[in-house]
Amino acid sequence: MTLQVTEVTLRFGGLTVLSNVSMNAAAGEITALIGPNGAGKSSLINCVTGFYRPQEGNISLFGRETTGLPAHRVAGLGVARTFQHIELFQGLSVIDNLMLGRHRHLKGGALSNGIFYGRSKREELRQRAAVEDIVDFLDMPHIRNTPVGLLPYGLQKRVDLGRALAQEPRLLILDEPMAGMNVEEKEDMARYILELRQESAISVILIEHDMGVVMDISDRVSVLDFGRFIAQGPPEQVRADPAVIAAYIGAPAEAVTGEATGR
Ligand SMILES: Nc1ncnc2c1ncn2[C@@H]1O[C@H](COP(=O)(O)OP(=O)(O)OP(=O)(O)O)[C@@H](O)[C@H]1O
Repeated sequence: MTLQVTEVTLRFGGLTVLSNVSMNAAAGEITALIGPNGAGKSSLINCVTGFYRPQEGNISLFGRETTGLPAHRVAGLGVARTFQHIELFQGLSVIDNLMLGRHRHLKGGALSNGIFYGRSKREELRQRAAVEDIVDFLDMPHIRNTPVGLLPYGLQKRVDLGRALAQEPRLLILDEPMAGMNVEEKEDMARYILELRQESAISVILIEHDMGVVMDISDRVSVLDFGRFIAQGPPEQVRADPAVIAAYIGAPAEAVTGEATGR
């Protein structure tokens, strides 16, 4: 099992944000994490990635207990994420942003690289080749040298996916990867996520408000509401769950049935 969350409770002062939640994400699958605004999705991800420490419960990644491990140690185990708000170096090119994403894979410090110049040159070429593969995979050769800040928003989200992939994660957490995208950009993003699952052993956790996309591409869906899981299972089962439909009352009916593409 890639991720196992067991009976996690998270409080901020008197506010209980997560209440005794348990969920799994299986290796090589796309697990969607959905729920109304404020349900606790980001908080749960912050617990998994080591940004928050839950007061109760356990978290394990790749079969290893990680509860309370700091964020950089969790990342070092092979967990990468994209953020709701893009966190890229706007003045740097696409390639350079992806190269920075690979820092975990760089061997040797500045001193040893200075002494062993040939070795460090070979190492850089190896890193560049890995980044070029990602640029090709995400159909970005034409923008490889463009400063990220000059790119339209949808392409910046794609670069952000590339930055996360450059870390060669075993678990990739995507926080609203399609927010603010048009239909065509969403279709492209969905295709990349599906291809990742087909072509690599990577596990994906997808937080996304677009129910059409979620129901289309996920293997399993977990639904949070007010800090509790109200349903977990395959998309077709979750979509028909009365508790899920009730939680989404106020949203358009098709938001749960999976026919909508807008938020
Ligand atoms: N650091 C914090 N301090 C205090 N309260 C917090 C903190 N982080 C999250 N919360 C609260 O936890 C609750 C859940 O928020 P969270 O961002 O996890 O929900 P969400 O499901 O990700 O929502 P959205 O879909 O809007 O991103 C909210 O009431 C939020 O105000």
